[in-house]
Amino acid sequence: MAEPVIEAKGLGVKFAMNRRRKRSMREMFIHGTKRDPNKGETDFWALRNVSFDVAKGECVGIVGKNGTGKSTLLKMIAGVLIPDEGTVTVRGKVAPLLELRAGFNDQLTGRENVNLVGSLHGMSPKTLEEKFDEIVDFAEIKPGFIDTPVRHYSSGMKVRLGFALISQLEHPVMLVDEVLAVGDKSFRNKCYDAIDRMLANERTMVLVSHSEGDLRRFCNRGLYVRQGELVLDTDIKAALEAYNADTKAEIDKRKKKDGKAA
Ligand SMILES: Nc1ncnc2c1ncn2[C@@H]1O[C@H](COP(=O)(O)OP(=O)(O)OP(=O)(O)O)[C@@H](O)[C@H]1O
Repeated sequence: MAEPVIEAKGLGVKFAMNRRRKRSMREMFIHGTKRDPNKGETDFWALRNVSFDVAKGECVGIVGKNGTGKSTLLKMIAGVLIPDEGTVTVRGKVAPLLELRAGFNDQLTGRENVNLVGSLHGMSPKTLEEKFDEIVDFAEIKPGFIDTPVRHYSSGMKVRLGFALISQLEHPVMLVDEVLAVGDKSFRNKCYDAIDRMLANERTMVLVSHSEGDLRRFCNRGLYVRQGELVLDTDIKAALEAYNADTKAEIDKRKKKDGKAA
């Protein structure tokens, strides 16, 4: 049997709730500048004990409430976040469409970003030159804007350019986080066609989305993540049904509580 393209074993990651909190001079004097006296007390596991395999050509949707660890899981697969427990093996290069903007730098122009991010993902100068007009066309960026710093772009423009660039990569694994929700309707249709083409090409995709339509359209499998735990690994229909049933139960419970309080 072929080896899985993505293999996650006992993945876990914890964060510190107060990571940004500044320490007082007194704390630094008592504990030194290196050791954080709050460490341990405020760490929480954003994800834990997550194991699954993804085979070549599968499209897996990750479903779950806000803040349950979906994006965190995608970041670990992408290799931008190192797990505190377990391992994730990805066989093949990854085209990541995470956090909406493909890692663009606001101070650089659209052209500079396309060239920089494209080359960071392994596109040669020749490929970038050949594909450049196609990328700008796909993203529907008006000619003057491509030489303007992306801080002046609308959020939709940034996402469109990011998608146009990353979708040119021929990497075997695609990670997509909520990108489809941002574009307008006509752009979304273009993205659907682009993703269909990529999936027809035996690529593997992991998609995080709150859109049931998008998940049902592309995914054959669903992982349901609840409070940092992988509670179901099944077909996408069953994963969505379980998630919807939990959501309904939660809403009913809240209504009942509100009714009692009134
Ligand atoms: N860098 C970080 N530092 C501290 N906490 C973090 C960090 N990144 C994520 N978290 C926390 O980890 C948990 C999971 O976040 P994550 O973004 O993975 O959720 P999500 O399921 O993708 O949510 P959403 O549907 O809202 O996008 C949340 O409680 C979040 O606040």
